[in-house]
Amino acid sequence: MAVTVVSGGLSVSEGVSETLEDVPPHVWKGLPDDMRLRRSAVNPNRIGVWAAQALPRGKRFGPFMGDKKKRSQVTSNVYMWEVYFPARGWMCVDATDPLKGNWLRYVNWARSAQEQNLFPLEINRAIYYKVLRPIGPGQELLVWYNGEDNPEIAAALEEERASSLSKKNSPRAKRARKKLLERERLAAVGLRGLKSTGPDRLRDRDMRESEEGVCETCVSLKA
Ligand SMILES: C[S@+](CC[C@H](N)C(=O)[O-])C[C@H]1O[C@@H](n2cnc3c(N)ncnc32)[C@H](O)[C@@H]1O
Repeated sequence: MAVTVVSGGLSVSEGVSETLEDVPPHVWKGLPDDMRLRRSAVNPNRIGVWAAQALPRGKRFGPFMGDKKKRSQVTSNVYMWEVYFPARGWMCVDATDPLKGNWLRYVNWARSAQEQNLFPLEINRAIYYKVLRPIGPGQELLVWYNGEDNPEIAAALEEERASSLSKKNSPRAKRARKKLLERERLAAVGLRGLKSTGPDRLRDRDMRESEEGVCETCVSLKA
């Protein structure tokens, strides 16, 4: 693989063959046990991700890691996802530099809806890949989006929404919400003589995180 230095990082030149030797150690380390990296069948210049075991429909992987950049800073869209942040607008998670990405960077684009077996979804402004139809051992993982007009994807997104909603209404989420509200109420009326200590603050943060995690599942990608 030929590499060009881009703002201190490595960038794969398009059209140049990537080899297994180019895969950084952290990617090998993070690769799940049931996955293999080897030459892609859909793009001979690329490495692809292959299932070593059956992967059931609905299994989710991620998040897709990369450099967070503005669109204007991205030089190639092959390894980037755009995500909308209400306060900042569209931002990109760019894994062009292999050192910045994780193993999901090596999942290639399906050439047709028929060979697509993963679809991307956005949860709390991070991109995950979810298994659209069961993947057998020895099959290459291939992602594609074609929006909610595909009935299979529409059904999978609906399932994701329903599961997020049921997590939001789970006893655990309700307890966390109740505790957080109580804490905030006490703080507001000045009944807490002491300032939050480190662990206290961490607990508050944990509650907020679990709130965000269960409350806000967004599955919108640009059509
Ligand atoms: C990371 S994905 C492709 C993955 C695969 N590794 C590949 O190289 O073929 C990049 C593609 O998704 C498109 N894309 C990025 N953000 C998107 C979004 N929010 N909605 C829909 N498509 C998006 C990009 O334009 C680009 O074509």
